[in-house]
Amino acid sequence: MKQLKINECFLSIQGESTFAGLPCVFLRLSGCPLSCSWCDTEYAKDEGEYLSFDRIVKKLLSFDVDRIEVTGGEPLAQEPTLELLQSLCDRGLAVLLETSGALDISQVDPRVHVIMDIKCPGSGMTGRMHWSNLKSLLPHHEVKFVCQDRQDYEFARKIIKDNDLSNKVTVLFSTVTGRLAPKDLVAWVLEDRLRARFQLQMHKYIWPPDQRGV
Ligand SMILES: C[S@@+](CC[C@H](N)C(=O)[O-])C[C@H]1O[C@@H](n2cnc3c(N)ncnc32)[C@H](O)[C@@H]1O
Ligand SMILES: Nc1nc2[nH]cc(C(=O)O)c2c(=O)[nH]1
Ligand code: SF4
Ligand SMILES: [Mg+2]
Repeated sequence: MKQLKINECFLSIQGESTFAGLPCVFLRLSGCPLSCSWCDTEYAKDEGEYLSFDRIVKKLLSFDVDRIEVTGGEPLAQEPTLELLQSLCDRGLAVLLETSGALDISQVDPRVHVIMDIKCPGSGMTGRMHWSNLKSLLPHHEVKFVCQDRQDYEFARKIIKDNDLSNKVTVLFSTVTGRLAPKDLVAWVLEDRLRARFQLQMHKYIWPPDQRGV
């Protein structure tokens, strides 16, 4: 029986990406092989329970919302995730996948809206990037740079330029909450006339930033 280790499942508004502000059901998978210095979901590393696909799908559908984000933890670290994503697409749902960039995305169903981090130096995880993912990106995918300082920003700017990312996908810039002033990152993006979308984690402004399940 196919199963996945699940940390939490809840209804909220999407706080990030081009889908920000829209109702969305979140499925947070347990476990992550990375350890970003600023990770806000460390609780998802170990905590969780194994649920069958049937129970997961039943739970997701019970919210009666046709947009689902699969996140984590690192969702692609569990092999059955690929099949779950496909079956959610087959049901006609809009499926978003939030992934670190460290695992291969080439086998993800092309209907999925992949939102892929490119880990900047401040995360400590740049060396873990699966760089050939850049070749697997589709026009409806989004890449996200989460920056904690100027060094991270300059790294992101170089990756965007060297790979012509703004012409291929939506490029998102985000601050590490509490580590970089949003106005500084916005000023840099504007100064360089980058074709990128600035975002904040909206849910951390609506609810206390450390609240789970929102
Ligand atoms: C918790 S991760 C889960 C998905 C996947 N492991 C990843 O890193 O993309 C979801 C998103 O939250 C972002 N994130 C985690 N901690 C953050 C923080 N302290 N400030 C801003 N964004 C953060 C990550 O960079 C990622 O884009
Ligand atoms: N509301 C809300 N939006 C989100 N977008 C991405 C999230 C994540 O943790 O991956 C997230 C989250 O945890 N909550
Ligand atoms: S990859 Fe995602 S879940 Fe894993 S440590 Fe980094 S931010 Fe946290
Ligand atoms: Mg989050």
